[in-house]
Amino acid sequence: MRIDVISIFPEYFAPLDVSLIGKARERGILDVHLHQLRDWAHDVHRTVDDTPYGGGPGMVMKPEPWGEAIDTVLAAGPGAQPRIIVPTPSGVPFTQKLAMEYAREPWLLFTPARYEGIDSRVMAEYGSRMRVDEVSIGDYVLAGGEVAVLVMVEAVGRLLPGVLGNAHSAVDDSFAPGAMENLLEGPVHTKPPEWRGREVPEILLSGHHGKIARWRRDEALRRTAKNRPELLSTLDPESLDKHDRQV
Ligand SMILES: N#Cc1c(-c2ccc3ccn(Cc4ccc(CN5CCOCC5)cc4)c3c2)n[nH]c1N
Repeated sequence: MRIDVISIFPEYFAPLDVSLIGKARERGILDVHLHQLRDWAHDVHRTVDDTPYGGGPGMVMKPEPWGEAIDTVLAAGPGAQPRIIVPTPSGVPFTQKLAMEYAREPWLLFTPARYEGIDSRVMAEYGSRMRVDEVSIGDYVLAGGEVAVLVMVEAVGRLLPGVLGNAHSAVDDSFAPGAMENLLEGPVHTKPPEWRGREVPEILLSGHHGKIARWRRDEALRRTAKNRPELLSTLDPESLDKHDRQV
């Protein structure tokens, strides 16, 4: 997968050199290209913003630098068309389902903005000939889109074949389709068996895989009921057995 990111703060993406994503880049699973938007702002101050038409707070990002930058990236890309992803507080929710959809794309182009966002004519221009998604990572307000891109690249990157070790499969994630779909993970434990007088639940040391799986599902149901009760209504009633209903 190729990923291009256009931003006035490309240094924000240094975290993409480390850990999971960094290793995926070293192994050629991910090919990340960062671009400084100001390289396409040709005035002496390399201006990328201006006052909003119609008034209102803040500044709006000018269309010309974005248009030139996106055209350059498209021309230098691997051919075909990328999926353009625009982080914005006004976007559709970024979900595990959307991450899985993006993980199947050969080329993603992220356009994290600053100020009040990008002149809306830019995405109208590209939306006429390729997929442009306005996406939000949550119901809170950030100062720009860079952090959202880091979130999405990590959520998508970990789903790519070969990125997660064999020991862990994204199939077991919360919100991934399957038996534990839309249930939160329960508690996890490791050695030592006792720590500050707190013992690991006996069942986990029993070696009885069926009972362990039952215990884990019970704990997942309890945690979901406590922290995200609204998710319980999304569970397929068929997937809940008599025991589940007693938890
Ligand atoms: N993904 C994601 C995000 C973002 C996000 C993503 C991209 C950009 C680019 C600029 N910003 C700052 C910004 C803040 C608020 C507003 C709305 N304005 C309306 C008029 O009154 C003032 C406020 C606009 C722009 C961004 C924020 N925030 N939260 C998410 N989940």
